[in-house]
Amino acid sequence: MQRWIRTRRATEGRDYPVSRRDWRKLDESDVRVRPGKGSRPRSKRRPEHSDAVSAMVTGVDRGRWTCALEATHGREVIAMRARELGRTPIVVGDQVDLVGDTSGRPDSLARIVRVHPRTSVLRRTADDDDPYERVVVANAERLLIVTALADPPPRTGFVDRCLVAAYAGGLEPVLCFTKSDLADAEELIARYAELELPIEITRFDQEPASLAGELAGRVTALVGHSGVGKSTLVNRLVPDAVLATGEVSAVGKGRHTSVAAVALPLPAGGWVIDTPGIRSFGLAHVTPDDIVSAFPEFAEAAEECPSGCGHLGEPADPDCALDELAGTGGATAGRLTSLRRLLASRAGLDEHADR
Ligand SMILES: Nc1nc2c(ncn2[C@@H]2O[C@H](COP(=O)(O)OP(=O)(O)OP(=O)(O)O)[C@@H](O)[C@H]2O)c(=O)[nH]1
Ligand SMILES: [Zn+2]
Repeated sequence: MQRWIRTRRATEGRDYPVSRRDWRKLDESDVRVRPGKGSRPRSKRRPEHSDAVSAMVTGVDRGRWTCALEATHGREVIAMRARELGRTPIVVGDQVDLVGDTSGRPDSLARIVRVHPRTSVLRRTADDDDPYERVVVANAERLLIVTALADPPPRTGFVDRCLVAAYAGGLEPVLCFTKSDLADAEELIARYAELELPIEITRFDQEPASLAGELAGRVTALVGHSGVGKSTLVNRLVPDAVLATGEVSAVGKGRHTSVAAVALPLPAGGWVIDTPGIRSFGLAHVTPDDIVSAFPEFAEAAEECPSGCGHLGEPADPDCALDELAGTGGATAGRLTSLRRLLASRAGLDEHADR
């Protein structure tokens, strides 16, 4: 497919990750179909589909993809995967091109004929020993990591693993501490201060206005352990969530909920992508350098490290170059401590590797 279709973004040769909003500005005229050259015979098996329309995948269920048409934010169309795509994985958040019956009428079925290159990927391995990784959500700009301040107590091990998955996949992490009516947030805020990321505090008896502002106009994936109040939050942010998702998501119905992610449109624009099935994050696919590259001040220094350095410092990596950089103390030293906590979390070395 890549040989035939070039998007404007691809031809600009921009660096990963690309802002999702740039992507949303594209319309059909941006998808250029390269004219066939005499030397390259056109294949009947690769139709160009110049009449295709753009959509975002909002749900997946047994070989059928629910897609929201770009042109009419909201109109949902059920689609199958065109034969020519073979077994190309298509997940929630993927930008796709559709042909066929895109009316969205009951019993209509469109065909997904193209999947655009992804700007971010939320990946997980079922377990740290499991070599098989899967993309759970594509193209989310942000990962909202939801954890309760009490009942259940914060699981910092889980939060750290989510942070690793975000940094490794090109998503900007945002922390959301719920149930602030039950406990103080100061200690937890302090633990993550050096990471310099947005932190939202919520409680169910107050409007999550600040959080809603943070999410508006963006595509945000949500992860959180059972009981942290994620469903409560989603229902607040997307008042008609149940209506919009029907039986596919059944937000927060516990263990039997489908593991698939589902994208819900926010009233102020943008999407939240709930991931009801994710209760853990295997990180077998993440390398130490994936994590370090999310910390610009350390990424360059890490190139001086011995090959295979895990950047953990003494005793595992005594020759790690990052120690020298942070040796002067101050903010850099604090950031290195945070970075190393994440590296340890990936390596399964943290005390509470609480998944
Ligand atoms: N005190 C307090 N309780 C809350 C708050 N938010 C949610 N809860 C309660 O916490 C429990 C779990 O909330 P849910 O929204 O179902 O949590 P969840 O994370 O979706 O959990 P699952 O449904 O298991 O996925 C419910 O009894 C809620 O009423 C809050 O801000 N404060
Ligand atoms: Zn190192």
